[in-house]
Amino acid sequence: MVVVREEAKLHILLIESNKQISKQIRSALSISDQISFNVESVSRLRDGVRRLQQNKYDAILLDFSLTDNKGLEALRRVNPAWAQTPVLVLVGEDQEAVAKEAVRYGAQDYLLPRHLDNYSLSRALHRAIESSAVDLLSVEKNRALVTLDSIGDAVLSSDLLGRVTYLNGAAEKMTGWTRLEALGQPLSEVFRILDSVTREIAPDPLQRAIDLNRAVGLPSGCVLLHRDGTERVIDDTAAPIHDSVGTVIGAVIVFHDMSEARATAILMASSANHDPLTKLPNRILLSDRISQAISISHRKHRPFAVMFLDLDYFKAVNDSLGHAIGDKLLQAVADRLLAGLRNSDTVSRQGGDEFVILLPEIENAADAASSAKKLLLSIGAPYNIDEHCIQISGSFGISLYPDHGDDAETVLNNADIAMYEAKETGRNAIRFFKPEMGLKATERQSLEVGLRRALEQNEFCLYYQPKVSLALGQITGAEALIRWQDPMLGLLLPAYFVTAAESSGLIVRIGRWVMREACRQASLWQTRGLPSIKIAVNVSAVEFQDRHFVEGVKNILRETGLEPGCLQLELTEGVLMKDADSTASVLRELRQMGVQLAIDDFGAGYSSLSYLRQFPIDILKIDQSFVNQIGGGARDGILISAIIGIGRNLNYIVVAEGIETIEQKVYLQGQRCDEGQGYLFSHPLVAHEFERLLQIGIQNVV
Ligand SMILES: Nc1nc2c(ncn2[C@@H]2O[C@H](COP(=O)(O)O[C@H]3[C@@H](O)[C@H](n4cnc5c(=O)[nH]c(N)nc54)O[C@@H]3COP(=O)(O)O)[C@@H](O)[C@H]2O)c(=O)[nH]1
Repeated sequence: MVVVREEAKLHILLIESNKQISKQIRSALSISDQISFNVESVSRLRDGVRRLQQNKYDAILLDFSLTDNKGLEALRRVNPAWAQTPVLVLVGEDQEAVAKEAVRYGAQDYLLPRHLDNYSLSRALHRAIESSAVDLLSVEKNRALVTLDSIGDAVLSSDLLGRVTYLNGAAEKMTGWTRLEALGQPLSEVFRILDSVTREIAPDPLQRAIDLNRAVGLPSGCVLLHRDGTERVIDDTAAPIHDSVGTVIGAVIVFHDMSEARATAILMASSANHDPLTKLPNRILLSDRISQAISISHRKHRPFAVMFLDLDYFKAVNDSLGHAIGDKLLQAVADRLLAGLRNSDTVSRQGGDEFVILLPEIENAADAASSAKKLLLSIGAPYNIDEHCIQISGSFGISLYPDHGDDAETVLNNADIAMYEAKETGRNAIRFFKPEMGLKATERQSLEVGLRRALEQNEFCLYYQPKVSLALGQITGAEALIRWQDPMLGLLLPAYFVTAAESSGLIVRIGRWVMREACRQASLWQTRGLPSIKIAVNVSAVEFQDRHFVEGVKNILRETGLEPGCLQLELTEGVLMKDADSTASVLRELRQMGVQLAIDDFGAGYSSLSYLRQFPIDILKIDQSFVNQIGGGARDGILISAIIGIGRNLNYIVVAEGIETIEQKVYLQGQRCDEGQGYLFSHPLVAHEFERLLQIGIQNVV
């Protein structure tokens, strides 16, 4: 209940055009009983408006003849301050109906001429001011409640006895108590907070705010217990509530749910240290763990191992089956690695298909070797990913602290170098770091730099070695063989650089160059009217597995104008065996284009003719090691004869490689081998020499 202060002087604005009435009112209000009135009067509405803009009044007495109902409403809208100042309209005795209408349009009350005595006037003004103040308070309260219910923060208040006096919608949600249930309940029941670490009840912030008579915060890491038992991390501020004379009568607490923000903060901290795909520690966290392992190793005088693992031919999986499958494979490998190690070990992903494993609790090198062997076995078992059954191996490089480095970076680097060695010596292998490997790594790096430069500076060239029909002695084709004309080292053979080109991935660009150049040259020979021959190009596994390989072949044929039937691609058995399903489909695509396909170095690898039958092969090139055996003794040609026989039965064109002697050639002719290639006929030649050979043909030896 709002009470108009008795001793107060109330400021009244009188807007009255009738001087008589104005005088009557002023004199009626000048009689001061308990309340005194200070009346300012104006006779015109616009003067009244001006006064209202300048001063604040407790009430307005308004001659209704100066306005009308709508005018009254408009006046109140023009100045919002008026909306809070009660207006009493002054009307004639016969205007009561109009006056009631004015009340509907916002006047607080109306006065008839007979009400203009001291008693009636002051009573009417008193009532109007009081009820306007009550209205105002209720509007304010309503506004506050609506606001409190629509904000995201939870608000809860209690009295001095610690009983709940209010909670808003957000507080209802966070505590699980409805307002009706909570009002009057002990605060400790409704607002239950624990220290998240000690799990002890946290001090009541409202009581503290009351005791200290100031705003207080909650200790960090507090959790609010919901009625259903769930917990929320909260952050809050409590403040005392005072009455009109400043006495503390309770406290209010404002709190909000920090769980999401906390989870985000944890996630951000974790993602800075973890690989998003496998959730394994990343290189930052690994380096931290290696540093820790170094301290422990010092204290305990014990070594530790860092093992660098690179998956073999992972790129092929990615390229042939797509990145989504590749990602799943990496996740599955990560799971197997974790399953095969102790909790104290760290498995981290460095990126791509590289993992690093830290074994901090080993006694010696043999412990690390046996862990690596176990992991190789585990990751080598088949994976069923979507509809694919995938098999993969890995190459491990191991370095030991302190033998192979005295800081985190060196130990890690040396494990990487050892891993390279494992790759070079056949993959699916384990190698411990040796100091001489460091030298090799440096050489490899400079070789890679050289290869990049060679590509840019056009230092590669092609040599051509003829393939000859053993029956007719005619040149049927040429194998394009790459050479590197290094400005410092001279002419370099592929054995010097192809492996490095493969492991660095540069072979894809180099292979593309070889194919374009070989096709361009063959097409040129054709346009010059030279005998039509097939051009054979070697394709390495890395090139073949590139997802753009077929498209690249197509483009080159289109660019150079060479008939697809004039191009032969030589692939080793190893390339074909990698992923039989996708290999077969790529080969079919090439075959449909009209390109011929040859198995190179047959016999040097898996040598499974029945397996190879699933591929659309045209040519079988027998490895030179079989040809070498011809002429040594009675049984020496048996193997090659068998291969030729089977190849012929499967309708392959059989080519023998590395023919160096007449004897070998004669033997192969006797076995009805279709074609031969070797120094006996010609060494690989540069383009213009080969062109000459094409013109004159192979002499004497055939
Ligand atoms: N991915 C690519 N690989 C290529 C490319 N060019 C070559 N190569 C690969 O390098 C291997 C070695 O090639 P190279 O040193 O050129 O040796 C070839 C011949 O010179 C050699 N040869 C030929 N006849 C004889 C012989 O009578 N005796 C003998 N000792 N060697 C001989 O054999 C090599 C050709 O063999 P093949 O390819 O199996 O037909 C080479 O094997 C390729 O794999 C390239 O552009 N890309």
